[in-house]
Amino acid sequence: MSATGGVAGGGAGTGYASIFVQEDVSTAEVDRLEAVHAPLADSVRDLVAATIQTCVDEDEVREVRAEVDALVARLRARRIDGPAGVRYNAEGRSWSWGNAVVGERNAVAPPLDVVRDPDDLVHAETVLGVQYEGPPGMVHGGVGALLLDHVMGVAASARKRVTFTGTLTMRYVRATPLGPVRIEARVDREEGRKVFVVATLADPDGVTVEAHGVFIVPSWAVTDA
Ligand SMILES: CCCCCCCC(=O)SCCNC(=O)CCNC(=O)[C@H](O)C(C)(C)COP(=O)(O)OP(=O)(O)OC[C@H]1O[C@@H](n2cnc3c(N)ncnc32)[C@H](O)[C@@H]1OP(=O)(O)O
Repeated sequence: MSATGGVAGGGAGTGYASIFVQEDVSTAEVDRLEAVHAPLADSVRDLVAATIQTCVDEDEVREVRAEVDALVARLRARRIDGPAGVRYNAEGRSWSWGNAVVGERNAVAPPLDVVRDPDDLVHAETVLGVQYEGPPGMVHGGVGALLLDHVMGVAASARKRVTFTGTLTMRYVRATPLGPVRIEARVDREEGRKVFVVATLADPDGVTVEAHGVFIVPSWAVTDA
């Protein structure tokens, strides 16, 4: 789902109407809040990796678990009811703090900083750690698809239009080792409401996954403008 720069609502029956929410908050305040919360997500990422890799003794594991449970209770003392959704302000700034790929507050997200070049090539780089393992020492195929889907969605969503993933096709050329990866995506062509996107996932030695996708501007998002 894409909502770059503020897209009003979803159509009746889409289930998205309550997800795209306009907030009366300045961009400076959004940036300030992100600067407070993003480091927490970073620390939780470290916690996830440490949970996988730790070799401390069993009593220590039980004690750490109790401390983590206490921290969870502190954070839940005041919280929103459901997902973070996609929010935007009058200045056109949007934020999706829970997004599985780029959510500033989401420790599950790698995270990914997605960049659009002036020529509309969209790219992102990140380092995939032990949390993203599939085959031994290799990136899980679904994780590669997750990252590709998001970056391709950004490519398809140029000029602030909404697009949703319709069909994604992956060709896993060779296994992707855990470590640094780069994703690149660009629009190949458009037919009506269908945006065809091509993309690659690469490690430092070259392309490991090739992807093709059809992203759709949903009928409810079509305007006459
Ligand atoms: C900036 C952040 C980027 C984030 C990127 C993340 C991407 C995501 O994860 S999005 C979430 C995953 N995707 C979804 O949940 C989508 C679920 N599906 C839907 O909402 C709808 O089926 C949707 C929007 C894809 C199409 O609905 P609708 O607008 O009614 O399409 P419809 O009118 O039937 O068809 C329009 C055209 O698209 C084609 N089409 C429809 N569905 C698909 C599909 N799944 N695959 C390929 N083509 C399709 C139709 O054949 C038709 O083509 P033509 O114009 O040639 O006849």
